[in-house]
Amino acid sequence: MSPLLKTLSIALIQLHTTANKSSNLLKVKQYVQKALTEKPSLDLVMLPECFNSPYSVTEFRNYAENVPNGETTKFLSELAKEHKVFIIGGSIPELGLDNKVYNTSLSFDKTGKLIAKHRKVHLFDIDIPNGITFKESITLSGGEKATVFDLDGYGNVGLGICYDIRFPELAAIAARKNSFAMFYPGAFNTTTGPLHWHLLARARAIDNQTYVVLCSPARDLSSGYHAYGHSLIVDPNGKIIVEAGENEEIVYGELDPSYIDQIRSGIPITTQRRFDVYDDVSVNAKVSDI
Ligand SMILES: O=C(O)CCC(=O)C(=O)O
Repeated sequence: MSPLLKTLSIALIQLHTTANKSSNLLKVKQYVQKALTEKPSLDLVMLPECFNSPYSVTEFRNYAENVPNGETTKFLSELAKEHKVFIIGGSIPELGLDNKVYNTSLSFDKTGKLIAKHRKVHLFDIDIPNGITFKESITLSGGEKATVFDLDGYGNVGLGICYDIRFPELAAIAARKNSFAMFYPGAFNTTTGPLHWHLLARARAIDNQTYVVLCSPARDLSSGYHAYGHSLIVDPNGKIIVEAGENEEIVYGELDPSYIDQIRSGIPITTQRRFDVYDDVSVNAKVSDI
């Protein structure tokens, strides 16, 4: 039986972020209202990576907040409660009790309860000649756990942030723990986006025969970091079912349980795994309990 218990209607909110946190939060509120006006039956909205701050190693600490007592946690919780909708809250810079800064994603149920907290595990440290150099580890610390959680009434989902998608283990752990989808808030760029964004999303979907959902900021060529855009949903057969362009946009999609069953019965890799030959990565995984 499909790990997704009933159809989940979702919206991905691809928006510009600015240096002004209050106006970023106001924009999120307006877009969530717009999504629910356009589609009142919506179950879940998803936001992009770093939706309340610039995506910049020199700025993360300046914008970092405590979780769960910071402004943005409270804001998202109230928004979820007001609209009775799940929120996969992109990511924000979090100031930990250890005084380290993390790139952290918070998810809320329809009552506004915080149901998951994922700290980006794999930091985005790359150096492509004539392409892009970025080193999150200058100011960020990496999380220590995979994240799998229950969307009450629908089943389990997994979550990673952006560069985490390059490491198939997190999605495999989530799938072994009976998840029907993997959510990745992500801000790829104009160098690696065209090369790998779609391929990675489709690969993780095919590996696990689950839905894969990516939500990016809109592209802003006047900012210091040029996000790729192209928020998308991939189905369990690896097909992109909906995709945004580069500008501000909401895209909608339905995650259908019967389609997971259909794909898994046609190509039954989900039951053909040979854990007698290789280990099940989920067995000893450290999984977040918030
Ligand atoms: O993996 C990539 O190419 C981009 C990753 C990224 O932008 C991020 O982790 O924020």
